[in-house]
Amino acid sequence: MSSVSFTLNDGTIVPGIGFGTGTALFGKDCAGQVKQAIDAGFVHLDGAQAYNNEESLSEGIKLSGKPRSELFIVTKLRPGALAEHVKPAFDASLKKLGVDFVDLFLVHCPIAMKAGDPQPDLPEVWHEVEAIHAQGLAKSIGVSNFRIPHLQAILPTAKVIPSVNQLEIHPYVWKTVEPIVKFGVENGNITAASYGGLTPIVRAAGGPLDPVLATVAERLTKEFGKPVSTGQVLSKWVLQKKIILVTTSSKEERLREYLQTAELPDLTEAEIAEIDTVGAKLHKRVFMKHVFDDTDPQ
Ligand SMILES: NC(=O)C1=CN([C@@H]2O[C@H](COP(=O)(O)OP(=O)(O)OC[C@H]3O[C@@H](n4cnc5c(N)ncnc54)[C@H](O)[C@@H]3O)[C@@H](O)[C@H]2O)C=CC1
Ligand SMILES: O=CCc1c[nH]c2ccccc12
Repeated sequence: MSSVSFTLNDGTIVPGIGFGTGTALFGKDCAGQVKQAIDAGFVHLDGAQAYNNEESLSEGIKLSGKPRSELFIVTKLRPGALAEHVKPAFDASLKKLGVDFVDLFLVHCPIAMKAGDPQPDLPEVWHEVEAIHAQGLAKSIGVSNFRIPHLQAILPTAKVIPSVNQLEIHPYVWKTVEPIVKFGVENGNITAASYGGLTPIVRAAGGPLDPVLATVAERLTKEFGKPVSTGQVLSKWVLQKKIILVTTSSKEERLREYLQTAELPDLTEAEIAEIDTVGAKLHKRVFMKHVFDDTDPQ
């Protein structure tokens, strides 16, 4: 089990490293991989209506034999859903997931995926999500891919402040995402969650961070007495910023490596600062470009 956890603004304790069922598992039967992740020690499972695999997420949980009470199950409202869609879509998720509540329900995306589609009214959507929370059907509620204006749209009328904002977070977007994370912390202690955290080694290898990550991994390897990978350095970078890490893998060895991150010695402040500074030399966003690219530097 991941030994790192975070306390949300509603008092809920979240296992700090989550297993995701999107990206590579999008639209696929994820039962076997969910079981493998739970067997490896994951208890935080990140799903979404858009991933079109909530039934198999449920199947994986059943196969694992892990009691519901030991799991932290997340799902997300499908992008583009309007206020009137929230409750029926949420009820469908509960049914597919085979549970009577989720631990965290996120609004996946603040705007429609395609230009020309009707735009959700964010305060109205949020009120519907709050109603689900009030009924105890989602223990915590939050958002994903919300920039500052999207948070500003819902906060004035919110009865419940979002507990989480799940965002693409790694050093190659940190310069543009840090203000959103900071705004969340300062406006209701909204905890950030990172997806795409391994981008510098998985999707942007050859970038300016490569030698920095290698040097830090080498230092940690010596201190830890066992091999520490550059992926673990990135995961540690996320967790030390008090950000939840959502990652994924089909490989059992990598799953164990992710969870082991929590036990590694800390990066020094100087190492974190160097990763921030060198990371700022390259801008590489992979996901949700339609929400973010209008403000990002090129
Ligand atoms: N809210 C949102 O809009 C989004 C949420 N997500 C969530 O986050 C989860 C994780 O997303 P990712 O971005 O895929 O996570 P990630 O950036 O941690 O990448 C995971 C991938 O990296 C590979 N990998 C790990 N170490 C490696 C190494 N040393 N060399 C080569 N490959 C390596 C893994 O096998 C896996 O395919 C998703 O499954 C989903 O649940 C993902 C994207 C958007
Ligand atoms: O959650 C992010 C990744 C993702 C994969 N497929 C879809 C479909 C719609 C929104 C997001 C995603």
